[in-house]
Amino acid sequence: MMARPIILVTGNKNKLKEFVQILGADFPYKVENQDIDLPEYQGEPEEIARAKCELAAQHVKGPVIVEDVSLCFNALGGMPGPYVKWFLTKIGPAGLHKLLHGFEDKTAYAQCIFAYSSGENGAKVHIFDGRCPGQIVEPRGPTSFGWDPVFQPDGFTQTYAEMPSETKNKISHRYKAVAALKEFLTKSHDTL
Ligand SMILES: O=c1nc[nH]c2c1ncn2[C@H]1C[C@H](O)[C@@H](COP(=O)(O)OP(=O)(O)OP(=O)(O)O)O1
Ligand SMILES: [Mg+2]
Repeated sequence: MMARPIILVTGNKNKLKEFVQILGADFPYKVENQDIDLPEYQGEPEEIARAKCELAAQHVKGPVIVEDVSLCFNALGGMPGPYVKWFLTKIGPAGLHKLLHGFEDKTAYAQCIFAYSSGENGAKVHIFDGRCPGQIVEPRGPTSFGWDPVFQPDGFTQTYAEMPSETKNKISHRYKAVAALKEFLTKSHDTL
């Protein structure tokens, strides 16, 4: 077991809860949470996650994971994308659905990017990208987590908000990204 825990830097308790559930008990590192409010630059989702991870590593001075989530509407060339947090704050889930009022194409994808750094000087930032395709629908289900009520993943008749968390956590953008991150860190654990 690595001497230091990996610090997941996020201020979002729902993200943290899903991360812990998805990661499961068989992960070889200890993960702890720190709520540091890091600035998020504009740009492509991967670059935002990379910059956020470098800032987190400077703060923590050790191994860090950050997560950046985008909700990308195909009719809008991928917007709101990484800016969905601010759209949600201003217009809510119903407003997100209304954005597509004039468009026939309601398809979208949810994207979760994890970025990991060992925190050592000049360490490479490793990126893990998980996506889930779906549709933007009128809000249905509990409003406890972000845009969950307006996202209906392909192959399901329920929105993320309506389905049990175990179901979401088996198919979601976050599930796919955590699986890739877990595989990478579990493999590298054997060589550390
Ligand atoms: O599975 C999800 N289902 C529904 N909504 C979600 C999900 N995952 C993130 N979200 C929301 C949170 C925030 O409004 C935006 C992403 O912004 P994002 O910067 O990644 O999250 P955040 O600022 O809340 O936490 P952090 O401290 O990790 O940056 O989408
Ligand atoms: Mg954020």
